[in-house]
Amino acid sequence: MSNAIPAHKRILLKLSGEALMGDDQFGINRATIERMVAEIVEVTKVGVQVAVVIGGGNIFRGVAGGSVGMDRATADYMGMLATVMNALALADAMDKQGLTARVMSAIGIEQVVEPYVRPKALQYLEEGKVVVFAAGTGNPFFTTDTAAALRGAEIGAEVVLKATKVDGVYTADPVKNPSATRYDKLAFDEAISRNLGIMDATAFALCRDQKLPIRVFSIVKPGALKRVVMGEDEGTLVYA
Ligand SMILES: Nc1ncnc2c1ncn2[C@@H]1O[C@H](COP(=O)(O)OP(=O)(O)O)[C@@H](O)[C@H]1O
Ligand SMILES: O=c1ccn([C@@H]2O[C@H](COP(=O)(O)OP(=O)(O)O)[C@@H](O)[C@H]2O)c(=O)[nH]1
Repeated sequence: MSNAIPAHKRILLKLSGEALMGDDQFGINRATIERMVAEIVEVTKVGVQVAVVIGGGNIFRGVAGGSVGMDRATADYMGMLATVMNALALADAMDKQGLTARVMSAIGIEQVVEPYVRPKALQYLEEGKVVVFAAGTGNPFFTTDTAAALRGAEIGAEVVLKATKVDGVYTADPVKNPSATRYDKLAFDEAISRNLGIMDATAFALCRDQKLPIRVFSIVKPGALKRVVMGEDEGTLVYA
């Protein structure tokens, strides 16, 4: 373990499903997932306990199914199953890089992964294992961002780290509006009232009420996760 002291002891890292695609159009890009895991390894080396919530948008999104006429709740269950696939791929990549990973699912699927049991998750974290939370909140009409807020609060994480394709929260979606500018930090109330689309309002509201800060940072930028964990200036802090 290095001598540097991290800014956080326990983190909840939210990885979007799309982040796993890399430059592919769909699915899981091997090189991308390996690079992400290598960054997680660096963070565990300084003694930080890491829990991950993984998205599913690279495989299936409930809203997309809903928009083509599928029952929305059914489509959302498909989306949750997509996150289980990503969680398995992520845990496999973690094992290959020497981490011990445990996948816990919010929906019962015992032959595949163990169910989410809070005390068990806490035990794994204390033991230095990386816990990957799959199947979101286990409920349709929610997102994995909300699952990140929920699990982050449950496990007593000091911060939710949202790793995404953009390097922070902008005044408007920077993909659609190139003149948008990035915030260094902003309050939850402002993020909600300005309808800044980086996370859904349910996730923001839960973190606000629990006084659980969120840091939004780039998944594409090498070393950004380590910098965030070491308390260096990176991305945007959303605070209560
Ligand atoms: N105000 C904003 N600031 C930053 N990003 C924003 C904002 N509004 C919308 N976005 C979009 O939110 C996305 C980040 O969310 P993420 O969960 O990683 O993606 P998705 O929900 O598409 O999987 C970015 O790709 C960005 O285009
Ligand atoms: O608690 C949850 C979390 C996820 N989902 C479904 O799973 C899909 C994938 O999750 P998300 O879109 O949050 O993934 P990401 O954007 O991070 O890739 C969502 O579209 C929903 O259909 C859900 O129904 N309930």
